[in-house]
Amino acid sequence: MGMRVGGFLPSSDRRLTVLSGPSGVGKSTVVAELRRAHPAVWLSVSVTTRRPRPGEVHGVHYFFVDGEGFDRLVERGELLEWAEFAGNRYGTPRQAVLDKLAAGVPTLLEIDLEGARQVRRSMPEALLVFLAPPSWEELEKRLRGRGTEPEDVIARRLAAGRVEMAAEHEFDLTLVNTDVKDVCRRLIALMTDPQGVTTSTNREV
Ligand SMILES: Nc1nc2c(ncn2[C@@H]2O[C@H](COP(=O)(O)OP(=O)(O)O)[C@@H](O)[C@H]2O)c(=O)[nH]1
Ligand SMILES: Nc1ncnc2c1ncn2[C@@H]1O[C@H](COP(=O)(O)OP(=O)(O)O)[C@@H](O)[C@H]1O
Repeated sequence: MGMRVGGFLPSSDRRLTVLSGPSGVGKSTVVAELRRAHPAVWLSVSVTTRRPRPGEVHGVHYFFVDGEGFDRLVERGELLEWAEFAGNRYGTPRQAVLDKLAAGVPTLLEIDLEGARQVRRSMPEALLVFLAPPSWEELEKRLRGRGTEPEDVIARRLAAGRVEMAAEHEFDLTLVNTDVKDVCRRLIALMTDPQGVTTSTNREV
């Protein structure tokens, strides 16, 4: 993969954007802020076998299914990509994404590293954005501070986080999540203004 410098892709091809990063970095927070402040961007709703957290709504944050339901989607080829993460499976419903892209709607997938790699292979024109924490210590603090997982699950997510952090160079660019609104502004600029990519380096602070 490696870094790609923009400027040689038609703008419509950039409308699919992938946001990945270690657990606890703030992906869900960024997505919630986009949903609130930038309704013109369509956020893909993933399917997962994970149990809902308090406040998570079926069809809004995820489609919550059991293992058999997930198997069926895989067998029917209805997922654009899917991966196992910390003991649960997650996938992107294919048709909804293709419909939005066909309609020219800027589309964002918030998915894990394995999923990002699959999208890179199947849709090489997608823009892959890595969300990084200001520091490793801050990442641990955010993950523990969220208080939604027991310590063994946190440990699994931190282990996965180390792997994700080591893959940052596979992404087209990095946004450091110091300020959520600032990250959203930059993301929107990238998704709606193709020139934004040509002027971005693969590390933005
Ligand atoms: N491959 C893939 N990963 C996903 C999908 N949806 C969510 N994820 C990722 O699964 C991981 C765990 O998500 P989640 O359980 O919601 O925890 P959180 O990201 O720590 O809040 C995160 O890295 C998500 O980006 C999907 O459709 N496909
Ligand atoms: N820029 C930020 N500064 C401080 N705390 C943040 C920031 N972004 C997110 N958080 C907090 O960090 C924790 C993890 O964020 P979350 O969005 O759940 O991460 P992810 O979806 O990447 O696992 C939450 O408690 C959230 O409120």
